[in-house]
Amino acid sequence: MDDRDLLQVVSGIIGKERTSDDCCMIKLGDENIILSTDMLHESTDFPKGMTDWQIGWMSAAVTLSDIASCGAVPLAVLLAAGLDEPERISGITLGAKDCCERFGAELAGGDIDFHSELTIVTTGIGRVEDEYYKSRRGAKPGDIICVTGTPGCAGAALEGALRYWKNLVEPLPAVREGRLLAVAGVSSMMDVSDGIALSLYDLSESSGVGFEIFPDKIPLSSGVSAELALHSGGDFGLLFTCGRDILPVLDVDYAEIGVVTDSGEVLCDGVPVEKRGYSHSWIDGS
Ligand SMILES: Nc1ncnc2c1ncn2[C@@H]1O[C@H](COP(=O)(O)OP(=O)(O)OP(=O)(O)O)[C@@H](O)[C@H]1O
Ligand SMILES: Cc1ncc(C[n+]2csc(CCOP(=O)(O)O)c2C)c(N)n1
Ligand SMILES: [Mg+2]
Ligand SMILES: [Mg+2]
Ligand SMILES: [Mg+2]
Repeated sequence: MDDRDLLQVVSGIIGKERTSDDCCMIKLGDENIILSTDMLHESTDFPKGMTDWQIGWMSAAVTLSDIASCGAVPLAVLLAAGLDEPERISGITLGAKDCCERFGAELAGGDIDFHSELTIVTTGIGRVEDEYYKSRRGAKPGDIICVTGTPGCAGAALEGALRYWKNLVEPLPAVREGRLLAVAGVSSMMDVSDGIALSLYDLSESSGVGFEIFPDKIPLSSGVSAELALHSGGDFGLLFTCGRDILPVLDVDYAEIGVVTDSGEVLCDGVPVEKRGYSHSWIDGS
């Protein structure tokens, strides 16, 4: 059993429309408030060798990434720290503050508690006009599907590729790109925090479409395999669909990796893509 299975339970209680996007959207007149929260903890999210500053940076970045994927402008981040050691709070707070400032947000609040394992929850708040709000729900057959960033680099670092260590521990949320893509009129968008494959399945389910991915078109950095690009997480690029008419989008680096189909399947070279990526699991029955 993994977190996606458990999300089905939540979805049965609060509604599918509340669990099928990167963020929650609340309408306020002709503007929208965008909210997202993420929990990270030492054993699964903070690889050995990260500094406390990097832990703070990563915690803010993962949440700013979700805000960016809706086409929103980030406003503020709240950080709740469950600390195993009290002296870690300064490095973590400085890292989160630097990340927020770099991407135009304010580290504006949070909470502090004791916890046996360092656990950080970040909550992001952003705003977006009606016309630019993007969700996982707008992909249409005939659109093309594209990805920004360098998929697989964070995964390569986890396997020991030291040149990609910064990609893993100081991820850069695509805040500028998300906004430019939203204004350009993409049809759907999400971040690829859990890897391209799982993200394609999420997008497929939310939009009720399928994808045909062309493996040769997946952008691979030197030494990064297609396996890592598809199935490892932590890269925080954006996956988006659009009509060809809006391309190119100026000042955004993206790669066209396939087409949207009406089949409901996620295929790569005609074969179903394995539904595997970064997820949290529980042993069945426990
Ligand atoms: N326990 C929960 N209760 C209510 N809503 C939840 C819960 N867990 C997740 N959600 C909502 O479900 C949606 C999908 O969550 P998910 O964690 O898969 O997205 P994400 O944050 O983009 O991914 P990641 O966790 O990889 O950052 C989000 O809108 C999220 O707010
Ligand atoms: C061991 C290890 N594997 C991967 C990563 C990269 N990473 C950081 S946050 C995140 C997804 C969002 O988390 P969540 O789904 O819990 O919200 C991922 C995949 C890491 N830092 N450490
Ligand atoms: Mg996301
Ligand atoms: Mg998230
Ligand atoms: Mg999440």
